[in-house]
Amino acid sequence: MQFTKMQGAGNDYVYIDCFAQPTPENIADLAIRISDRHFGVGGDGLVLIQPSEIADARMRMFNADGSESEMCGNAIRCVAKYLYDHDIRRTPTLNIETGVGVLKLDLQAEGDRVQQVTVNMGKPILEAAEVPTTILPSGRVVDEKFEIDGHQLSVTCVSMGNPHCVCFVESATDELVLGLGPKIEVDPRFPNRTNVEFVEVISRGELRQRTWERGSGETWACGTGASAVCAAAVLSGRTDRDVLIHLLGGDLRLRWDEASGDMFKTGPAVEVFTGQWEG
Ligand SMILES: N[C@@H](CCC[C@H](N)C(=O)O)C(=O)O
Repeated sequence: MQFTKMQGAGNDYVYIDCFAQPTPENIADLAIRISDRHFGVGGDGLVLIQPSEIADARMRMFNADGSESEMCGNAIRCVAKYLYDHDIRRTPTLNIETGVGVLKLDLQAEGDRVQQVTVNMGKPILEAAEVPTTILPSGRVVDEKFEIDGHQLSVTCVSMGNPHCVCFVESATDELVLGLGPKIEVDPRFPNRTNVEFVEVISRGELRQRTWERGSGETWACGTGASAVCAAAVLSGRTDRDVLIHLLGGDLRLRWDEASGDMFKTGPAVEVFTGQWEG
């Protein structure tokens, strides 16, 4: 099976082109084996690029533990680049089907290769009834007190189709990200588990984010996470609607449009190498 390794702001996945070959079987097991950084290709998970009946292509995304997520904000930019660069769909605007519906992407190419992609990530979901958390039975979970392991956090819960728990902190230390992140991920107050963002505010237009991802551990960037962070920062009055977010693997630009309520995310997409999986 042919694969392509791609990364967006350092969030790296193994991509399988299912236009050119059949969709693999036992995908959860394949995701675990192929993502292994010692015995596999290595990556934060596995992404399938499939034909779609309602869009230019369909994306399915599996975490490194084999669980499937509804959406991946960094992977979808890479899928768009793959479709364009590999001549599957060579148009500057693409529609891609995901677990949260069809999303629209604008591609910025230099020469014949896409460098940056803007994604309309849709509307952040904020009402507790629709966000998978039991912290509040109704209303919005914005800066709610959250006690865990002797730490007092204040958390904002946002769904971008997948769940995020955003914690604004003085300093996003290893103790918080690697120590508390995995505990918050599986805390019973998040019935579907959760992705966890630790965020430092630099100014009203600039943030620094580290993410503990559901099913993959700490990653170098999370695009749905950055979208949730922008929504949480605006809702809690910490920033304006247009922010630059610094992540471990690069920067993402987020804009939460006031008129439409849609979240727009711009960032890089890079092809790293291709290979043949024998496993
Ligand atoms: N890195 C991703 C999110 C991947 C899925 C996530 N771990 C989940 O289980 O929801 C992104 O860029 O959005």
